[in-house]
Amino acid sequence: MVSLFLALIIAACIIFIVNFKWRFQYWQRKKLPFLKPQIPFGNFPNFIKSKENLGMETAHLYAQMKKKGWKHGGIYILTSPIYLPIHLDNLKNVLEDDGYFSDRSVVGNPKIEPLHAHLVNLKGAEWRDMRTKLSPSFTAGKAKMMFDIIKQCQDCLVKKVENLGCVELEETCKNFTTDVIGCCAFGLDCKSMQNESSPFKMYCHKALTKTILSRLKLIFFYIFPRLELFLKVHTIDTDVHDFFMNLAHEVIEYREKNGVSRNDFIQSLIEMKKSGSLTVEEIAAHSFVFFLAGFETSALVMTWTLYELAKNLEIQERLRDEICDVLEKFGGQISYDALQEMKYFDQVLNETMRKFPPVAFVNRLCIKDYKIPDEDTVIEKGTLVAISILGIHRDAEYFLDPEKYDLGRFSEENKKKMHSYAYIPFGKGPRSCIGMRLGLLESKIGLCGLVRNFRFTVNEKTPDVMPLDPGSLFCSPGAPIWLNLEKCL
Ligand code: HEM
Repeated sequence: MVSLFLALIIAACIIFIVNFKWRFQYWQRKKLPFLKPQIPFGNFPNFIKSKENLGMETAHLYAQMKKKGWKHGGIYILTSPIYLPIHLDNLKNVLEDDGYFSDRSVVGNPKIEPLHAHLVNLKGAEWRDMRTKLSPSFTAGKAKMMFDIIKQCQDCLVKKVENLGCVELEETCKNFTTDVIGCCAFGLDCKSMQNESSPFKMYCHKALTKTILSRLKLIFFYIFPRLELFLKVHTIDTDVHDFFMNLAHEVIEYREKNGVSRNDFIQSLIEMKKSGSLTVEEIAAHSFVFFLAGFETSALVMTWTLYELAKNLEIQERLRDEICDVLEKFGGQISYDALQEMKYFDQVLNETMRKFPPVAFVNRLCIKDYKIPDEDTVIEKGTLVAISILGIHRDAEYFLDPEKYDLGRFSEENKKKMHSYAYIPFGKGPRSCIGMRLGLLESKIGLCGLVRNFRFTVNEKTPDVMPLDPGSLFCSPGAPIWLNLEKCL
Protein backbone atom coordinates (compact mmCIF):
# COMPACT_ATOMS: atom_id res chain seq x y z
CA MET A 1 0.00 0.00 0.00
CA VAL A 2 2.77 2.39 1.06
CA SER A 3 4.79 1.59 -2.04
CA LEU A 4 1.73 2.18 -4.29
CA PHE A 5 1.21 5.56 -2.65
CA LEU A 6 4.89 6.39 -3.11
CA ALA A 7 4.74 5.33 -6.76
CA LEU A 8 1.73 7.59 -7.31
CA ILE A 9 3.55 10.55 -5.77
CA ILE A 10 6.64 9.91 -7.89
CA ALA A 11 4.46 9.59 -11.02
CA ALA A 12 2.67 12.85 -10.18
CA CYS A 13 6.04 14.61 -9.70
CA ILE A 14 7.32 13.27 -13.01
CA ILE A 15 4.16 14.39 -14.85
CA PHE A 16 4.42 17.78 -13.18
CA ILE A 17 8.07 18.27 -14.18
CA VAL A 18 7.58 16.90 -17.71
CA ASN A 19 4.61 19.21 -18.16
CA PHE A 20 6.66 22.22 -17.05
CA LYS A 21 9.58 21.20 -19.25
CA TRP A 22 7.27 20.84 -22.25
CA ARG A 23 5.66 24.22 -21.62
CA PHE A 24 9.04 25.83 -21.06
CA GLN A 25 10.14 24.64 -24.51
CA TYR A 26 7.48 26.78 -26.15
CA TRP A 27 9.87 29.49 -27.34
CA GLN A 28 12.39 26.90 -28.47
CA ARG A 29 9.68 25.34 -30.64
CA LYS A 30 8.90 28.82 -31.96
CA LYS A 31 12.59 29.34 -32.82
CA LEU A 32 12.84 32.47 -30.71
CA PRO A 33 15.80 33.00 -28.34
CA PHE A 34 14.64 32.75 -24.75
CA LEU A 35 15.90 33.18 -21.19
CA LYS A 36 16.00 30.01 -19.15
CA PRO A 37 12.93 29.83 -16.86
CA GLN A 38 12.79 28.34 -13.37
CA ILE A 39 10.19 25.75 -12.35
CA PRO A 40 7.53 26.82 -11.31
CA PHE A 41 7.98 30.63 -11.48
CA GLY A 42 9.17 31.02 -15.05
CA ASN A 43 11.35 34.12 -15.36
CA PHE A 44 9.69 36.01 -12.51
CA PRO A 45 10.73 34.15 -9.34
CA ASN A 46 11.50 37.31 -7.39
CA PHE A 47 8.29 39.13 -8.26
CA ILE A 48 6.16 36.09 -7.44
CA LYS A 49 7.99 35.66 -4.13
CA SER A 50 7.38 39.41 -3.46
CA LYS A 51 11.11 40.16 -3.45
CA GLU A 52 11.28 42.35 -6.56
CA ASN A 53 9.15 44.95 -8.28
CA LEU A 54 7.54 43.55 -11.44
CA GLY A 55 8.72 46.47 -13.59
CA MET A 56 12.27 46.09 -12.28
CA GLU A 57 12.34 42.33 -12.82
CA THR A 58 11.13 42.86 -16.41
CA ALA A 59 13.85 45.51 -16.87
CA HIS A 60 16.48 42.99 -15.70
CA LEU A 61 15.21 40.49 -18.28
CA TYR A 62 15.37 43.21 -20.94
CA ALA A 63 18.97 44.00 -19.91
CA GLN A 64 19.98 40.32 -20.09
CA MET A 65 18.63 39.98 -23.62
CA LYS A 66 20.19 43.25 -24.67
CA LYS A 67 23.57 42.08 -23.37
CA LYS A 68 23.27 38.96 -25.51
CA GLY A 69 22.62 41.18 -28.54
CA TRP A 70 19.09 39.83 -29.11
CA LYS A 71 16.51 41.91 -30.95
CA HIS A 72 13.74 40.21 -28.99
CA GLY A 73 13.18 37.06 -26.99
CA GLY A 74 10.84 34.82 -25.07
CA ILE A 75 10.21 34.64 -21.31
CA TYR A 76 7.59 33.02 -19.11
CA ILE A 77 5.46 34.12 -16.18
CA LEU A 78 4.69 30.83 -14.45
CA THR A 79 4.16 28.72 -17.59
CA SER A 80 2.66 31.45 -19.77
CA PRO A 81 4.93 32.57 -22.62
CA ILE A 82 5.58 36.28 -23.03
CA TYR A 83 7.17 37.92 -26.07
CA LEU A 84 9.63 40.67 -25.10
CA PRO A 85 10.72 43.04 -27.90
CA ILE A 86 14.14 44.63 -27.34
CA HIS A 87 15.15 46.36 -30.56
CA LEU A 88 13.21 49.58 -31.02
CA ASP A 89 12.00 48.47 -34.48
CA ASN A 90 10.46 45.33 -32.98
CA LEU A 91 8.95 47.41 -30.23
CA LYS A 92 7.53 49.87 -32.73
CA ASN A 93 5.95 47.02 -34.70
CA VAL A 94 4.05 45.91 -31.61
CA LEU A 95 2.98 49.32 -30.35
CA GLU A 96 1.96 50.69 -33.75
CA ASP A 97 0.47 47.54 -35.23
CA ASP A 98 -3.05 48.04 -34.30
CA GLY A 99 -4.39 45.03 -36.21
CA TYR A 100 -2.37 42.50 -34.15
CA PHE A 101 -1.67 44.02 -30.75
CA SER A 102 -4.50 46.45 -30.08
CA ASP A 103 -5.69 44.83 -26.83
CA ARG A 104 -4.20 44.49 -23.37
CA SER A 105 -4.36 41.46 -21.15
CA VAL A 106 -6.14 42.84 -18.13
CA VAL A 107 -7.87 41.55 -15.05
CA GLY A 108 -11.37 42.85 -14.43
CA ASN A 109 -14.30 42.14 -16.68
CA PRO A 110 -16.93 44.80 -17.50
CA LYS A 111 -19.57 42.07 -17.91
CA ILE A 112 -19.10 41.12 -14.27
CA GLU A 113 -18.31 44.55 -12.78
CA PRO A 114 -19.52 47.54 -14.87
CA LEU A 115 -16.86 49.77 -13.26
CA HIS A 116 -14.30 47.94 -15.41
CA ALA A 117 -15.87 49.24 -18.65
CA HIS A 118 -13.16 51.86 -19.13
CA LEU A 119 -10.45 52.52 -21.70
CA VAL A 120 -7.66 50.59 -20.02
CA ASN A 121 -9.73 47.39 -20.08
CA LEU A 122 -11.89 47.68 -23.20
CA LYS A 123 -10.94 45.63 -26.21
CA GLY A 124 -11.33 45.69 -30.01
CA ALA A 125 -14.08 47.77 -31.56
CA GLU A 126 -15.55 48.69 -28.16
CA TRP A 127 -12.23 50.26 -27.15
CA ARG A 128 -11.82 52.06 -30.49
CA ASP A 129 -15.32 53.61 -30.35
CA MET A 130 -14.83 54.68 -26.76
CA ARG A 131 -11.39 56.17 -27.41
CA THR A 132 -12.85 58.22 -30.28
CA LYS A 133 -15.68 59.43 -28.07
CA LEU A 134 -13.43 60.34 -25.14
CA SER A 135 -10.51 61.95 -26.97
CA PRO A 136 -12.19 65.39 -27.13
CA SER A 137 -12.34 65.38 -23.30
CA PHE A 138 -8.54 65.17 -23.07
CA THR A 139 -7.45 68.01 -25.34
CA ALA A 140 -5.09 70.77 -24.19
CA GLY A 141 -8.12 73.09 -24.06
CA LYS A 142 -9.97 70.76 -21.67
CA ALA A 143 -6.88 70.40 -19.46
CA LYS A 144 -6.56 74.18 -19.37
CA MET A 145 -10.18 74.46 -18.25
CA MET A 146 -9.37 72.30 -15.23
CA PHE A 147 -6.45 74.50 -14.24
CA ASP A 148 -8.35 76.51 -11.60
CA ILE A 149 -9.71 73.41 -9.87
CA ILE A 150 -6.25 71.83 -9.71
CA LYS A 151 -4.78 75.13 -8.51
CA GLN A 152 -7.19 75.12 -5.53
CA CYS A 153 -5.92 71.63 -4.63
CA GLN A 154 -2.37 72.98 -4.86
CA ASP A 155 -3.20 75.76 -2.39
CA CYS A 156 -4.42 73.09 0.06
CA LEU A 157 -1.23 71.09 -0.47
CA VAL A 158 1.03 74.06 0.26
CA LYS A 159 -1.00 74.95 3.37
CA LYS A 160 -0.93 71.36 4.59
CA VAL A 161 2.85 71.03 4.53
CA GLU A 162 3.95 74.53 5.47
CA ASN A 163 4.47 73.93 9.17
CA LEU A 164 5.57 70.32 9.02
CA GLY A 165 9.35 70.70 8.76
CA CYS A 166 9.63 67.19 7.36
CA VAL A 167 7.31 65.25 5.00
CA GLU A 168 6.90 61.71 3.75
CA LEU A 169 6.74 62.31 0.05
CA GLU A 170 4.65 59.57 -1.47
CA GLU A 171 1.79 60.00 0.97
CA THR A 172 1.86 63.79 0.61
CA CYS A 173 1.79 63.66 -3.20
CA LYS A 174 -0.92 60.98 -3.22
CA ASN A 175 -3.09 63.18 -0.99
CA PHE A 176 -2.78 65.95 -3.55
CA THR A 177 -3.59 63.74 -6.56
CA THR A 178 -6.56 62.20 -4.69
CA ASP A 179 -7.87 65.74 -4.18
CA VAL A 180 -7.44 66.46 -7.89
CA ILE A 181 -9.32 63.31 -8.89
CA GLY A 182 -12.07 63.88 -6.36
CA CYS A 183 -12.62 67.36 -7.78
CA CYS A 184 -12.04 66.78 -11.51
CA ALA A 185 -13.32 63.27 -12.09
CA PHE A 186 -16.05 62.96 -9.46
CA GLY A 187 -17.06 66.61 -9.21
CA LEU A 188 -16.60 66.78 -5.45
CA ASP A 189 -16.24 70.13 -3.79
CA CYS A 190 -12.62 71.12 -3.06
CA LYS A 191 -13.59 71.92 0.52
CA SER A 192 -14.88 68.42 1.13
CA MET A 193 -11.52 67.12 -0.08
CA GLN A 194 -9.72 68.90 2.74
CA ASN A 195 -11.25 66.44 5.15
CA GLU A 196 -8.69 63.67 5.74
CA SER A 197 -11.37 61.16 6.68
CA SER A 198 -13.69 61.85 3.72
CA PRO A 199 -15.44 58.68 2.47
CA PHE A 200 -13.95 59.36 -0.99
CA LYS A 201 -10.41 59.17 0.36
CA MET A 202 -11.26 56.09 2.37
CA TYR A 203 -12.68 54.21 -0.63
CA CYS A 204 -9.83 55.33 -2.92
CA HIS A 205 -7.43 53.87 -0.41
CA LYS A 206 -9.45 50.68 -0.10
CA ALA A 207 -9.65 50.27 -3.89
CA LEU A 208 -5.88 50.24 -4.12
CA THR A 209 -4.94 48.22 -1.05
CA LYS A 210 -3.79 44.81 -2.23
CA THR A 211 -3.37 41.83 0.07
CA ILE A 212 -1.02 38.99 -0.90
CA LEU A 213 -4.09 36.93 -1.79
CA SER A 214 -5.55 39.62 -4.05
CA ARG A 215 -2.14 40.01 -5.78
CA LEU A 216 -1.96 36.28 -6.44
CA LYS A 217 -5.51 36.41 -7.78
CA LEU A 218 -4.48 39.24 -10.13
CA ILE A 219 -1.46 37.32 -11.44
CA PHE A 220 -3.50 34.15 -11.86
CA PHE A 221 -6.32 35.74 -13.83
CA TYR A 222 -3.89 37.90 -15.81
CA ILE A 223 -2.47 34.64 -17.12
CA PHE A 224 -5.79 32.82 -17.45
CA PRO A 225 -8.31 35.51 -18.49
CA ARG A 226 -10.91 33.00 -19.76
CA LEU A 227 -11.16 31.41 -16.33
CA GLU A 228 -11.93 34.80 -14.84
CA LEU A 229 -15.02 35.15 -17.01
CA PHE A 230 -16.02 31.54 -16.52
CA LEU A 231 -15.77 31.77 -12.72
CA LYS A 232 -17.35 35.27 -12.67
CA VAL A 233 -14.54 36.55 -10.46
CA HIS A 234 -14.93 39.93 -8.72
CA THR A 235 -11.74 41.98 -8.47
CA ILE A 236 -13.20 45.07 -6.80
CA ASP A 237 -14.71 44.84 -3.32
CA THR A 238 -18.49 45.19 -3.57
CA ASP A 239 -18.63 48.19 -1.21
CA VAL A 240 -15.92 49.98 -3.25
CA HIS A 241 -17.74 49.19 -6.50
CA ASP A 242 -21.06 50.45 -5.09
CA PHE A 243 -19.48 53.57 -3.64
CA PHE A 244 -18.01 54.78 -6.95
CA MET A 245 -21.15 53.80 -8.90
CA ASN A 246 -23.45 55.63 -6.47
CA LEU A 247 -21.17 58.65 -6.38
CA ALA A 248 -21.36 59.04 -10.16
CA HIS A 249 -25.17 58.59 -10.06
CA GLU A 250 -25.51 61.26 -7.34
CA VAL A 251 -23.26 63.83 -9.03
CA ILE A 252 -24.97 63.42 -12.39
CA GLU A 253 -28.45 63.62 -10.86
CA TYR A 254 -27.54 66.68 -8.81
CA ARG A 255 -26.05 68.56 -11.76
CA GLU A 256 -28.88 67.66 -14.10
CA LYS A 257 -31.63 68.56 -11.61
CA ASN A 258 -30.06 71.83 -10.52
CA GLY A 259 -28.63 72.91 -13.87
CA VAL A 260 -25.14 73.00 -12.34
CA SER A 261 -22.16 72.94 -14.70
CA ARG A 262 -18.41 72.99 -13.91
CA ASN A 263 -15.19 72.90 -15.89
CA ASP A 264 -14.30 69.38 -14.87
CA PHE A 265 -13.89 66.00 -16.49
CA ILE A 266 -17.21 64.56 -15.30
CA GLN A 267 -19.01 67.53 -16.88
CA SER A 268 -17.70 66.66 -20.34
CA LEU A 269 -18.92 63.10 -19.79
CA ILE A 270 -22.33 64.39 -18.67
CA GLU A 271 -22.54 66.40 -21.92
CA MET A 272 -21.93 63.13 -23.82
CA LYS A 273 -24.67 61.44 -21.85
CA LYS A 274 -27.07 64.21 -22.87
CA SER A 275 -26.37 63.43 -26.50
CA GLY A 276 -26.98 59.74 -25.82
CA SER A 277 -23.40 58.56 -26.37
CA LEU A 278 -22.63 57.50 -22.75
CA THR A 279 -24.61 55.78 -20.00
CA VAL A 280 -24.36 56.61 -16.29
CA GLU A 281 -22.48 53.32 -15.72
CA GLU A 282 -19.97 54.25 -18.41
CA ILE A 283 -19.45 57.67 -16.84
CA ALA A 284 -18.77 55.98 -13.50
CA ALA A 285 -16.26 53.65 -15.17
CA HIS A 286 -14.40 56.49 -16.89
CA SER A 287 -14.24 58.56 -13.73
CA PHE A 288 -12.93 55.46 -11.99
CA VAL A 289 -10.16 55.02 -14.56
CA PHE A 290 -9.16 58.63 -14.08
CA PHE A 291 -8.54 57.54 -10.52
CA LEU A 292 -6.86 54.21 -11.34
CA ALA A 293 -4.64 55.52 -14.14
CA GLY A 294 -4.11 59.08 -13.01
CA PHE A 295 -3.76 59.04 -9.25
CA GLU A 296 -0.64 56.99 -8.60
CA THR A 297 1.16 57.88 -11.85
CA SER A 298 1.04 61.63 -11.28
CA ALA A 299 1.85 61.24 -7.58
CA LEU A 300 4.94 59.22 -8.53
CA VAL A 301 6.15 61.87 -10.98
CA MET A 302 5.94 64.38 -8.12
CA THR A 303 7.53 62.05 -5.58
CA TRP A 304 10.56 61.08 -7.68
CA THR A 305 11.04 64.66 -8.87
CA LEU A 306 11.18 66.03 -5.33
CA TYR A 307 13.46 63.17 -4.30
CA GLU A 308 15.93 63.97 -7.10
CA LEU A 309 15.67 67.71 -6.45
CA ALA A 310 16.53 67.14 -2.80
CA LYS A 311 19.59 65.14 -3.87
CA ASN A 312 20.59 67.63 -6.60
CA LEU A 313 20.41 71.01 -4.92
CA GLU A 314 21.80 72.97 -7.89
CA ILE A 315 19.03 71.68 -10.11
CA GLN A 316 16.52 72.54 -7.41
CA GLU A 317 17.82 76.13 -7.15
CA ARG A 318 17.80 76.59 -10.90
CA LEU A 319 14.25 75.27 -11.14
CA ARG A 320 13.11 77.60 -8.35
CA ASP A 321 14.77 80.52 -10.14
CA GLU A 322 12.94 79.66 -13.34
CA ILE A 323 9.61 79.38 -11.53
CA CYS A 324 10.12 82.72 -9.77
CA ASP A 325 11.32 84.51 -12.93
CA VAL A 326 8.42 83.30 -15.05
CA LEU A 327 5.85 84.00 -12.37
CA GLU A 328 7.17 87.52 -11.96
CA LYS A 329 6.38 88.09 -15.63
CA PHE A 330 2.85 86.80 -14.95
CA GLY A 331 2.20 89.10 -11.98
CA GLY A 332 3.21 86.51 -9.36
CA GLN A 333 0.26 84.25 -10.20
CA ILE A 334 0.63 80.64 -11.31
CA SER A 335 -1.36 80.25 -14.52
CA TYR A 336 -1.64 77.69 -17.31
CA ASP A 337 0.28 79.93 -19.71
CA ALA A 338 3.01 80.63 -17.16
CA LEU A 339 3.58 76.88 -16.72
CA GLN A 340 3.98 76.44 -20.48
CA GLU A 341 6.90 78.88 -20.42
CA MET A 342 8.87 76.87 -17.86
CA LYS A 343 11.13 74.91 -20.19
CA TYR A 344 13.71 73.88 -17.60
CA PHE A 345 10.80 72.47 -15.59
CA ASP A 346 9.91 70.27 -18.61
CA GLN A 347 13.49 68.96 -18.67
CA VAL A 348 13.20 68.08 -14.98
CA LEU A 349 9.92 66.20 -15.49
CA ASN A 350 11.23 64.39 -18.55
CA GLU A 351 14.36 63.22 -16.79
CA THR A 352 12.33 62.05 -13.78
CA MET A 353 10.02 60.03 -16.02
CA ARG A 354 13.04 58.65 -17.86
CA LYS A 355 14.71 57.39 -14.73
CA PHE A 356 11.50 56.45 -12.89
CA PRO A 357 8.74 55.86 -15.46
CA PRO A 358 5.64 55.51 -13.22
CA VAL A 359 4.34 52.74 -15.47
CA ALA A 360 7.49 50.63 -15.74
CA PHE A 361 6.09 48.21 -18.32
CA VAL A 362 3.03 47.86 -20.51
CA ASN A 363 1.47 44.76 -21.93
CA ARG A 364 -0.33 43.77 -25.08
CA LEU A 365 -2.24 40.70 -26.15
CA CYS A 366 -1.66 39.32 -29.63
CA ILE A 367 -5.13 39.12 -31.22
CA LYS A 368 -4.14 37.56 -34.58
CA ASP A 369 -1.18 35.34 -35.53
CA TYR A 370 1.68 37.72 -36.28
CA LYS A 371 4.71 36.84 -38.37
CA ILE A 372 7.72 38.81 -37.23
CA PRO A 373 9.07 40.62 -40.32
CA ASP A 374 12.14 38.91 -41.89
CA GLU A 375 12.03 36.01 -39.37
CA ASP A 376 10.51 32.54 -39.17
CA THR A 377 8.80 33.15 -35.85
CA VAL A 378 5.05 33.58 -35.62
CA ILE A 379 3.65 35.12 -32.45
CA GLU A 380 0.47 33.17 -31.87
CA LYS A 381 -2.91 34.69 -31.17
CA GLY A 382 -3.40 34.88 -27.39
CA THR A 383 0.31 35.39 -26.59
CA LEU A 384 1.17 38.04 -24.00
CA VAL A 385 3.61 40.77 -24.98
CA ALA A 386 5.54 42.92 -22.49
CA ILE A 387 7.25 46.22 -23.22
CA SER A 388 9.83 47.17 -20.60
CA ILE A 389 9.66 50.96 -20.45
CA LEU A 390 12.05 50.94 -17.48
CA GLY A 391 14.46 48.65 -19.36
CA ILE A 392 14.53 50.97 -22.37
CA HIS A 393 14.85 54.11 -20.24
CA ARG A 394 17.82 52.65 -18.38
CA ASP A 395 19.50 51.28 -21.51
CA ALA A 396 23.00 52.78 -21.85
CA GLU A 397 22.74 52.64 -25.65
CA TYR A 398 20.08 55.34 -25.54
CA PHE A 399 20.97 57.10 -22.27
CA LEU A 400 24.64 57.14 -21.37
CA ASP A 401 25.26 56.57 -17.64
CA PRO A 402 21.55 55.78 -17.15
CA GLU A 403 21.54 55.90 -13.34
CA LYS A 404 22.61 59.56 -13.44
CA TYR A 405 19.93 62.24 -13.14
CA ASP A 406 21.05 64.34 -16.09
CA LEU A 407 18.80 67.05 -17.49
CA GLY A 408 21.09 67.61 -20.49
CA ARG A 409 19.50 64.56 -22.12
CA PHE A 410 16.36 66.64 -22.66
CA SER A 411 17.91 69.85 -24.00
CA GLU A 412 16.21 70.95 -27.23
CA GLU A 413 19.25 69.80 -29.20
CA ASN A 414 19.51 66.34 -27.61
CA LYS A 415 15.77 65.74 -27.79
CA LYS A 416 15.96 66.05 -31.58
CA LYS A 417 18.60 63.30 -31.71
CA MET A 418 16.60 60.89 -29.54
CA HIS A 419 14.88 57.88 -31.13
CA SER A 420 11.15 58.43 -30.70
CA TYR A 421 10.75 54.96 -29.13
CA ALA A 422 13.65 55.31 -26.69
CA TYR A 423 11.63 57.56 -24.39
CA ILE A 424 8.05 56.37 -23.86
CA PRO A 425 6.78 57.16 -20.34
CA PHE A 426 3.23 57.44 -21.72
CA GLY A 427 3.50 54.45 -24.05
CA LYS A 428 3.23 54.98 -27.78
CA GLY A 429 0.84 54.26 -30.62
CA PRO A 430 -2.95 54.07 -30.60
CA ARG A 431 -3.18 52.86 -26.99
CA SER A 432 -0.83 55.41 -25.51
CA CYS A 433 -1.90 57.40 -22.46
CA ILE A 434 -4.96 59.52 -23.17
CA GLY A 435 -4.45 61.51 -19.95
CA MET A 436 -0.87 62.62 -20.67
CA ARG A 437 -1.61 66.36 -20.73
CA LEU A 438 -3.64 66.19 -17.57
CA GLY A 439 -1.06 64.04 -15.75
CA LEU A 440 1.71 66.47 -16.66
CA LEU A 441 -0.35 69.51 -15.80
CA GLU A 442 -1.40 68.11 -12.45
CA SER A 443 2.19 67.14 -11.53
CA LYS A 444 3.54 70.50 -12.69
CA ILE A 445 0.97 72.53 -10.72
CA GLY A 446 1.59 70.52 -7.54
CA LEU A 447 5.37 70.70 -7.87
CA CYS A 448 5.34 74.37 -8.82
CA GLY A 449 3.59 75.26 -5.55
CA LEU A 450 5.99 73.18 -3.49
CA VAL A 451 9.29 74.17 -5.14
CA ARG A 452 8.35 77.84 -5.25
CA ASN A 453 7.62 77.90 -1.52
CA PHE A 454 9.98 75.39 0.06
CA ARG A 455 13.61 74.30 -0.09
CA PHE A 456 13.87 70.51 0.13
CA THR A 457 16.72 68.41 1.54
CA VAL A 458 16.97 64.68 2.19
CA ASN A 459 16.08 63.69 5.76
CA GLU A 460 18.28 61.16 7.54
CA LYS A 461 15.34 58.71 7.77
CA THR A 462 15.54 58.23 3.98
CA PRO A 463 17.75 55.30 2.93
CA ASP A 464 20.72 56.15 0.67
CA VAL A 465 19.74 53.60 -1.94
CA MET A 466 16.08 53.55 -2.79
CA PRO A 467 14.71 50.15 -3.93
CA LEU A 468 11.45 49.83 -5.84
CA ASP A 469 8.41 48.48 -4.01
CA PRO A 470 8.08 44.72 -4.70
CA GLY A 471 4.36 44.92 -3.88
CA SER A 472 3.54 47.63 -6.41
CA LEU A 473 2.72 47.28 -10.09
CA PHE A 474 4.05 50.82 -10.55
CA CYS A 475 7.57 52.20 -10.24
CA SER A 476 6.99 53.11 -6.58
CA PRO A 477 9.63 53.70 -3.91
CA GLY A 478 10.24 50.65 -1.73
CA ALA A 479 10.77 52.70 1.44
CA PRO A 480 9.32 55.96 2.74
CA ILE A 481 11.10 59.03 1.34
CA TRP A 482 11.37 61.68 4.02
CA LEU A 483 12.41 65.20 3.07
CA ASN A 484 13.07 68.24 5.23
CA LEU A 485 11.41 71.39 4.01
CA GLU A 486 12.29 74.95 4.83
CA LYS A 487 10.15 77.92 3.81
CA CYS A 488 11.73 80.07 1.09
CA LEU A 489 11.74 83.74 1.97
C1 HEM B 1 2.21 61.50 -15.45
C2 HEM B 1 1.21 60.69 -15.32
C3 HEM B 1 0.89 59.52 -16.22
C4 HEM B 1 1.71 58.58 -16.78
C5 HEM B 1 3.23 58.50 -16.68
C6 HEM B 1 0.86 57.68 -17.54
C7 HEM B 1 1.33 56.59 -18.27
C8 HEM B 1 0.51 55.75 -18.99
C9 HEM B 1 0.97 54.60 -19.73
C10 HEM B 1 2.42 54.15 -19.85
C11 HEM B 1 -0.11 54.03 -20.30
C12 HEM B 1 -0.12 52.75 -21.13
C13 HEM B 1 0.14 53.08 -22.56
C14 HEM B 1 0.27 51.84 -23.40
O1 HEM B 1 -0.25 50.79 -23.03
O2 HEM B 1 0.94 51.95 -24.45
C15 HEM B 1 -1.27 54.80 -19.93
C16 HEM B 1 -2.55 54.53 -20.36
C17 HEM B 1 -3.65 55.24 -19.96
N1 HEM B 1 -3.66 56.35 -19.15
FE1 HEM B 1 -2.05 57.27 -18.37
N2 HEM B 1 -0.44 58.08 -17.40
C18 HEM B 1 -0.46 59.21 -16.61
C19 HEM B 1 -1.57 59.94 -16.25
C20 HEM B 1 -2.86 59.67 -16.62
C21 HEM B 1 -4.01 60.44 -16.24
C22 HEM B 1 -4.01 61.71 -15.37
C23 HEM B 1 -5.08 59.84 -16.76
C24 HEM B 1 -6.48 60.35 -16.58
C25 HEM B 1 -7.47 60.04 -17.17
C26 HEM B 1 -4.61 58.67 -17.51
C27 HEM B 1 -5.42 57.80 -18.21
C28 HEM B 1 -4.96 56.74 -18.97
C29 HEM B 1 -5.84 55.86 -19.71
C30 HEM B 1 -7.37 55.94 -19.77
C31 HEM B 1 -5.01 54.92 -20.35
C32 HEM B 1 -5.46 53.81 -21.29
C33 HEM B 1 -5.54 54.36 -22.70
C34 HEM B 1 -6.10 53.39 -23.72
O3 HEM B 1 -5.95 52.18 -23.56
O4 HEM B 1 -6.71 53.86 -24.68
N3 HEM B 1 -3.25 58.61 -17.40
N4 HEM B 1 -0.87 55.84 -19.13
